[in-house]
This record gives sequence, structure tokens and C-alpha cells, in this order.
Amino acid sequence: MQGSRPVTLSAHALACRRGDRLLFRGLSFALESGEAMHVTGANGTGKTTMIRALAGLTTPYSGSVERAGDIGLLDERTGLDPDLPLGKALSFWQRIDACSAPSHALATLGLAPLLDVPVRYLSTGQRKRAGLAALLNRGSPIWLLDEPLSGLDAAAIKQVTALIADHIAGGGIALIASHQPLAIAGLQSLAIEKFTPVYQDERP
Ligand SMILES: Nc1ncnc2c1ncn2[C@@H]1O[C@H](COP(=O)(O)OP(=O)(O)OP(=O)(O)O)[C@@H](O)[C@H]1O
Repeated sequence: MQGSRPVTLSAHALACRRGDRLLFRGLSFALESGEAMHVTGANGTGKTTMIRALAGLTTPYSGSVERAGDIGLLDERTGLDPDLPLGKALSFWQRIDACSAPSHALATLGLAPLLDVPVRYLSTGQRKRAGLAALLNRGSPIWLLDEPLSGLDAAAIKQVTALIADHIAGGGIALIASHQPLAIAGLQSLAIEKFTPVYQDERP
């Protein structure tokens, strides 16, 4: 997949804010080909915001992001046309991305029986698996996964965990924000702490 091109993702002293509120600051990490990191933190600490900054979808307040390799983002939006049958919705991106045929991903994720079902009729877990199929088809070396296990049953959690492990074993990078434990060997971790501003009372 990655060939001989280097695959890296790093952040240096990253800080992000939403509106007037600083969510976190001073986040640094560096991932290379074959490495994965589990990002944890309480609701609202800024995991999704960090992923969006890493993907270039939002500008960090300060700090920097560097990457070598294409990004594949999985979040709560599948990017699949809700009115199209699943098979056609996936094929649309196949043509745009000039990526591989979706059959492998469909079989792996148990989606083959759902190809004629409009995306809007898919259940939460089916939609999540459809988003993963689109991600697999894209073949991007750097995966940014925002809660990839939410809404999945036990069997699907195993399948998706195995897919992430395969991706890393194939030389990819995965950064995974998840409230759930991840059974992936060698996983690094990054805990985002809630930022508490320190106010200096300058009154006499
Ligand atoms: N568009 C927005 N405008 C203003 N504030 C926002 C916006 N989107 C998110 N926020 C706020 O930014 C903070 C961080 O949100 P974010 O979704 O990054 O957290 P999270 O760690 O991913 O949370 P969760 O674990 O619940 O998914 C939250 O307090 C949220 O209310």
C-alpha cells in the first residue's frame, strides 16, 4: 500500500480552541510507519477537535502538524450519499479516488448483503461499517479514526480492531480517539486532559 514512500504524522506543542475557550495545549507526538496511538479523554476535552486539526480541517490555535502521506478520516459522517444504495454510494468514491474495488472491504465488514439498501436506511453500526469500507477502499496510509468502535456489536469490534492491526502491520499509521479499550499490540497512548485556565487576579 505505502510502497517506499515515508509515512509520518507528528504534532508539536499543539493547542486548539473553540470560540474563546482553550481546549488543550502542549500536545506533542510523532508517529511513523507501523505505529498507532490511542487518544483518550473525557467528553468535550477536544479529541475530535484535535483530529480535525491533524486532518487540516481546522486551524490550530498554536503549534504545528506535519505529515507525509495521505489522510483517511473516519468520523460520524460517512461521506456516503444517503439516498444512494450502499453499493452505488461506495462506487462513487471508488471512481473519484481511483481506488481499489470495494469487494474486499465489503466482504470483510459483512456489508455484501446490504449493497442494495439506501444508505439512509442503514443502522448505526451498519453505517459505521460502511464508513470503514469507504476508508479501506481509499487506501490512505494515515488513518484518523474518531470513535471507530461506537455503535458496533462485539463481532464487528473484533473485525475493526483486526483491520486497524492489519493497516499498521502493512506500514500504515493509525490515530484512534476512542472511549473503548483497543486490543492492538504496541499501541501508544495520549491522554488529553481538560485544560483548566489559571486566572491571575491582578487587583491589589
Ligand atoms: N463548532 C463548535 N463551536 C464551538 N464549540 C464547539 C464546536 N464544536 C465543538 N465545540 C466544543 O469544543 C469542545 C471539544 O469538543 P470535541 O468534540 O473536540 O470533544 P471530544 O473530546 O471529541 O468529545 P467526545 O468525547 O464527547 O466526543 C466541546 O466542549 C464542544 O462543546
